[in-house]
Amino acid sequence: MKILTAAQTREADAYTIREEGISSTDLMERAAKAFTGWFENKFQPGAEVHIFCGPGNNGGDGLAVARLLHERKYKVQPYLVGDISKASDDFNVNLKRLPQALSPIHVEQESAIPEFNSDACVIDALFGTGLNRAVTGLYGQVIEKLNSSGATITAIDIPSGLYADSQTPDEGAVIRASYTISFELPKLAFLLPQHEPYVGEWHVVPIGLSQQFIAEVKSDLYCTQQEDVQQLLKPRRKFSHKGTYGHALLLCGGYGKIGAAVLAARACLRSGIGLLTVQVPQAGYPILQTAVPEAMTLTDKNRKHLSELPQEMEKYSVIGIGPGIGTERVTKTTIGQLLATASFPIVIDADAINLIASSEKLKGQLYKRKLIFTPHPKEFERLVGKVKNDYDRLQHLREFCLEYGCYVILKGSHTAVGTPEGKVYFNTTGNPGLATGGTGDVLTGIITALVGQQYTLEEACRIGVFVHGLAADLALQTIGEISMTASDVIDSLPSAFLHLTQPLP
Ligand SMILES: NC(=O)C1=CN([C@@H]2O[C@H](COP(=O)(O)OP(=O)(O)OC[C@H]3O[C@@H](n4cnc5c(N)ncnc54)[C@H](OP(=O)(O)O)[C@@H]3O)[C@@H](O)[C@H]2O)[C@@H](O)CC1
Ligand SMILES: Nc1ncnc2c1ncn2[C@@H]1O[C@H](COP(=O)(O)OP(=O)(O)O)[C@@H](O)[C@H]1O
Ligand SMILES: [K+]
Repeated sequence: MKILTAAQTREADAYTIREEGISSTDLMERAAKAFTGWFENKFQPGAEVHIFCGPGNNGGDGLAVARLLHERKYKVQPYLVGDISKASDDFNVNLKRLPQALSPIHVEQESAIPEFNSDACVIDALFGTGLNRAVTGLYGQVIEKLNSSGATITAIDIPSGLYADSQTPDEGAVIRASYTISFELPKLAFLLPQHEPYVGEWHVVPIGLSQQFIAEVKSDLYCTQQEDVQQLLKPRRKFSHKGTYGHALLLCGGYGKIGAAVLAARACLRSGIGLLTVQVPQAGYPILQTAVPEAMTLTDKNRKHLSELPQEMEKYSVIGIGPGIGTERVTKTTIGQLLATASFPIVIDADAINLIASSEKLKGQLYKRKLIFTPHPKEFERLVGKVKNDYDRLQHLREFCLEYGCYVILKGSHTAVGTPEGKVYFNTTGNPGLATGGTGDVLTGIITALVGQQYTLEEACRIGVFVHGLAADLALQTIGEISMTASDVIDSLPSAFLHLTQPLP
């Protein structure tokens, strides 16, 4: 699914109207019906619904929604906020269509807004994608009042005041919605952690925008969805054997963190790798052999740390390095040797990222290699320097991938996969149960397994983060967010792969 800018969304609206020969009022009606459909599933008829409409088409949506919810027996009160003498045509059409029983309140000062019952619903239809400056003055005061009202706010298309695809100015007021119902496609703003207080839980509802326009319009931003991953996953062939599915090497674990190697190894095996060798410091040998009998185990000459590469490096198809390895000088030297010799893809996580980030020499060895980095936001800042906000972080993500020709999996709630071509794929699975130690090690194991099976690096990144999040979503059903551990995510990997390869009817 592509992510469009606000300007592209307006073009998509206009294109659809032209190509389908419908009026913009018809498209607004579709949008209002789609919103109402979602609303009816969420809130019972009879509920008190206060709808705040601005002067543009977002306000027009609000008026159409007011009419539809009134027909469905909600207790609706529309509000017209500010100067509506220059309101859009479709706003005026829908104002005229309001049934007589719905008498709108004109809000010329914020004191015109009454106190709401504690179970009241507010629908925010002040501004949508036509927002063109920070919201201040009366509109700002209205937003602040609604935010502090205690009512449950549902935003139409986007929380008013929030810029859809660039940094919202600090001085602008922004609606804090519990739910945001967006038309046809999500907006970039929804995927960025800094907007969590505003966007709440978001959903996309289709309104029949031209699929041809969406397919042809240029955008480097995408959301990876289940259908995408199902199309990418390859079935195992009847006459295949373990050699068909790659031989992965994991260089993970250190004294006190052998568990990281165990987690990565188990996840790798549950993600379809043909053969797996894990090299751990000597202290890890009995642990690995007991905890992961399917993996072949090599030991480092060092008791506690990664200090050497194994013999016969050429037999591996992929390496995963980093979880639990620590930041000893000797480990840094070993990473330098790895970058100098390995010709196959490398998945670089955790302390391997930290060591590379701390050394210009190692950074200089990154060019023209097949590399996937899997940093969390702190590790990413060590690589690229301090970032100013989430948009700046995305910009750095693209620049880093372009400069080094590598892939970066920037982990978070909507993990972002950056590619050397400048594309960014946002993930749509996962939940806060993943916010616990070791789940990143699991991801390293999964990605390593997928690269080993000859998925392209881009495919491996997209499938890997999706499956990792899906496994956590499936674990959620029986374990919940609070008790979830990294091992639970591994235990749910089989269900996640089954879910994707044999979808339930
Ligand atoms: N196009 C279609 O067919 C469809 C569109 N749809 C819906 O329309 C929405 C987009 O509508 P839109 O383009 O009319 O813009 P919208 O967000 O309502 O705001 C524009 C108005 O706000 C004003 N204004 C802006 N910023 C301001 C500020 N900071 N402070 C104060 N005023 C400010 C601006 O005034 P001006 O800049 O002229 O002073 C103008 O009057 C979209 O999100 C979706 O909900 C759906 O129905 C599907 C079909
Ligand atoms: N709130 C959240 N929602 C969804 N996924 C999350 C959330 N918090 C963390 N994650 C995921 O959990 C993993 C954590 O990785 P990381 O921070 O490297 O953990 P560790 O180093 O302990 O293994 C990442 O894949 C990240 O995307
Ligand atoms: K809105």
